[in-house]
Order: sequence, then structure tokens, then C-alpha cells
Amino acid sequence: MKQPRQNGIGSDAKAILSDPLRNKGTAFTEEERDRLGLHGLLPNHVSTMDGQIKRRIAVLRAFSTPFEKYAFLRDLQDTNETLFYALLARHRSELLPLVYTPTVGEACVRFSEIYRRARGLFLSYPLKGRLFEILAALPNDDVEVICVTDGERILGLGDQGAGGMGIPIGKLSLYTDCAGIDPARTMPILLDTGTDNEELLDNPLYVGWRHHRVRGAEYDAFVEEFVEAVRKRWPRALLQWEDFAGPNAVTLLGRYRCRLPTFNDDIQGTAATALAAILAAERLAGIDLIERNIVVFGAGAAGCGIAELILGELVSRGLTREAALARIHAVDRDGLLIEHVNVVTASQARIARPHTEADAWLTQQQAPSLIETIERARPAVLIGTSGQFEAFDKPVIEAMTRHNDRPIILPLSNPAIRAEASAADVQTWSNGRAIIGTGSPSHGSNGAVTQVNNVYIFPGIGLGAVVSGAETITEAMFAEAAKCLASLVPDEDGDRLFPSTDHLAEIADSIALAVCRVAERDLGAIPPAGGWEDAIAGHRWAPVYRDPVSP
Ligand SMILES: O=C([O-])CC(=O)C(=O)O
Ligand SMILES: [Mg+2]
Repeated sequence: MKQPRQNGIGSDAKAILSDPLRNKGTAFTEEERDRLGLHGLLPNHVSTMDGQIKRRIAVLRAFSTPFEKYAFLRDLQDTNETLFYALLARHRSELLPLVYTPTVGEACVRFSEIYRRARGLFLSYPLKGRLFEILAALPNDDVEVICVTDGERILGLGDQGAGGMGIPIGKLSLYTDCAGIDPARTMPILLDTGTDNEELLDNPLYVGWRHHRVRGAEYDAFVEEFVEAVRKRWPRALLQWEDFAGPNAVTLLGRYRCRLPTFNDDIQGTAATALAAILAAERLAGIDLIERNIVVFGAGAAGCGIAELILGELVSRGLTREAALARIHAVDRDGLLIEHVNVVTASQARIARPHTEADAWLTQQQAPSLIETIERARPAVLIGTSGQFEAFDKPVIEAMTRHNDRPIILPLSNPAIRAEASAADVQTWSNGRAIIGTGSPSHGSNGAVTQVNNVYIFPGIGLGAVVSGAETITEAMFAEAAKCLASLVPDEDGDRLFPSTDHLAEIADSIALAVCRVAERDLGAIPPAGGWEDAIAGHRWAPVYRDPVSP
């Protein structure tokens, strides 16, 4: 039904222009302008999408800082979402570091400063008891993928409170860009349970709930209410946990993984990405992981998740769990993790060295440091998930280089100001011998270094989960996703571990297929008549303009 007209201009016309999913800006055709009453609301010239892309990228490139570019892109996303995704698809490798790591980190820190328009859902603690009512009132009936954070551990930047919303928005943008999930079927959510960041609490611009973090039973009950509301409102949706602080990340994953299709990207997505990088690097270095040690520096949720997935891989190659465990050396801020000595969490206990074996290693009653561990274990692989800037210094890299022809060095912490080392330093200190992957985009002397980031994994996991209708997301899905990613040999010469980010859409399709096959094998998912490939291709939403009045 048409709305009544005001002053000859349709209010439905205004509604179309202000709906980011239906707006086409200057690309509305003459026929559409006639039919929808858009004349007068748009300048005369009718653009093509191609013309719009060229104009937008030129404007974007004229900004001098990544943060200004980020704000420009978010504005485009909030006004013309189709064009935003078309621009992203055309210039993916250039724009990815802006909509995502590392610029999204700054955007979270400065979220309140640039806040303009609502996107996603802010479920604040004072709304306790009303969460289902709020979800039920939304028009979005077909949500397929939800990304939720409570903002407590945003990248390596700590507690950003409500500013953490930048992360679910960024991750879901990549679900659409890489995995073709319809943006209308994605839902970014911030659980605003307060912040312990005093600067934010004191900042008059802060848009979040001004309260210290709610913890313990009250926090758990709030999250429980949230999960139950999600299950009731969107029973088939995939729920991705993102950037929760370590203990909550582990607990919530354990509590909910069997109740609904859900995973923690920082634990499982990061682990699969790191495993894929290690498998690809193993091939490049010509080594056999079974014979070599691995050091994981930073035994938080991500580091422990990586260690677990590597253990699984070693066991699948025939080692006993005990033998596999002997290959892993997890080092945290108090040195090498040793049973009964410096283990804090249950996840750490599962990967710590047995006390007896470690005794001989103890120097002056202290667990060995990172460098002592490297000298002793002579690992082939060094992974950083500590968030400690420059922890991989010259002596560390030199030690790795002394013990290996091709040391494999993966400083994964994000953003760059939290990275254990820069690619350039690792290259210099290893005399160009290291095989390198970094969490944020970076460059070495011979071009872009592989970005070992979960963006290579989560879009494909999500697409596979949605297409297969999997009711649980299993460890086997991540292991297969990692193998699939590692098998995609880059076209480029040199030491690249994964194809460049330009290929993220094809990669998501390949991983989705691997996930569907696991769902079929392990969970009894039934392939559609045309096969999984067709179902995956058919699910893809493309950033092309559609008729704004059809449903
Ligand atoms: O967002 C990223 O770049 C990777 C990630 O999940 C994190 O660091 O928490
Ligand atoms: Mg994360």
C-alpha cells in the first residue's frame, strides 16, 4: 500500500532512500524515480554502480588517516549497504584493513566519539528480564548469523565497553563480503554488562552503560537469558562469540556449545587459522611436525585453543596424546607452563608440561622464560597470542634462526601495536630465512606477508553451518576447515601461506563445503538434491541493486 503523499513527494520514497538495504543513491533509474516518486529527491544524473564505486573509492583515498576512511565506510554502510558491499568486493584487500583489523580496533576505542546511527542490538544490563521482548519486536525474522561481544577483550586492546560493538559489526560485514550472507540476515549484538575501563566511565561522551562490570552469577544469568531469547526468536541462527575475556570465553563456549549452533571465534577460529598456517609452513619449510616442537607464547583462550587443535592434528597423525603433548610448549607471562607451578586456568592445565619432566628445566626455582624455552626445546614453530608488543625481540628471533633453516614465526596478536613482532623485524633478524604470518596486514621486503587471521576461517564456518543446518559446530569442522585452507596453495610465488585476501570469497566457499561434509558425516545432515556445492553457491547474496519495492 502506498503511503499518503506530502507536498507531492512520497513519504515511502523517503523511507526507501533512508533504508540502507533499499537505497541506491544516484543509481535509481528514471523509471524507478517515476514509479517511486523520487524525482526532486535526487540529483539529475543517473549513475551506474560502477560509476558510484569509482567515485567512492576516489573520495576514500583522499582521506589521510585510516580512521577517517573507516568512518566514511561506516557511513556508506549505513546509507547504501549494497554499494558498500560492491565497493568492498571490488577493493577487498585495500578495504579489509579498514573495516576490520587493525582500524576497527581504533574504531572501538573511539566508538562513542563517532557514534551516529543505530546498527545492531545493544542489550544493556538494565534491560534484564526484557531481552526476548526486545528481540521479538524486531522485524528481522530470518537472522542466520549473530555475532556477540561483551566488549571486555577487544582484540589486544582490553575492555572497550560498549565500543566493542565495532567488532560484531566488522565481523558480520565480512560474513556478507566473504561468505555472501544476506546483510538483512545478520545481527551484531553488544551485551553491555558495564565496563571496568575507568577512562570510559569518566568520559562524558561514553555511550554505554556507566557502571562497573557485572560479574559472577548475575552476569551468567544475563547471558543465559540472552541465549534463551536467541534460541526462541531465531532457533536456527548461528551464534558467534567474539572478544570476551578469556575465562568467560572458555566458560560460555563450554556451557552453550551443545545447546545451539555456536562457536568462539577467538578460540576456535584463531586456532583453525593458526593450524592452517602451520600446515602450510610445514610444507614450505620441508619439515615434519611430528618430529618438531612448537612454542605457543600467550596461554590465554586463543593460545590454549591453538595448542588443543595442534594436539588433535598430531594425534590424528598417530601420536598418543602424551607424545603429542610433549611437542607443545606453552609459555605465559610467568614462563613455561608447568603443572602445579604456574598454571592458572583449566585450559592451561590441559597443555602444561608435567611437573616431573620440567624439574630439570627449572632455573633458580623459576619456570624457564621464552628464550630459555626456545634454547632448550629448539622449536620449529613460534606462535604469539600474548598481546605483548615486541615480545619476539632480536635474541628470540636469532635463537629460532639458529635452530632452524626456515623458522616458522607467527606473531598473531592484534592490532599491530599489540603484535609480538613486526614482519620486517623478523625478516631482518632471521636474515630473510623466517616463514612469517602476522595477525594484522603487514609487509616485508618482498611484498605482503600472509595475514594469519580468523577472517580466513569464520566466514566459511558460518556459511557451512547455515547451509548444512548443523545444530552443533564441532571441533572436526575446525580441523577440516584448517586442512582445507592449508591445501589452497597461493598463486603467488614466495613464502605466502594462504592465498591473498582478494580470494576470501572462494576460500569461504571451499571451507563451507568442508563443513557441510563434516555435518553430513558426523551429524547426519542430508545433502540437498543438487549437492552441497550448488546449495552453497545458491545461498550467496550478491551486492547488486534490486527492485526496492519487491519483498
Ligand atoms: O579480529 C581480529 O583481527 C582477530 C580476532 O578475532 C581478535 O584478535 O580478536
Ligand atoms: Mg576476536
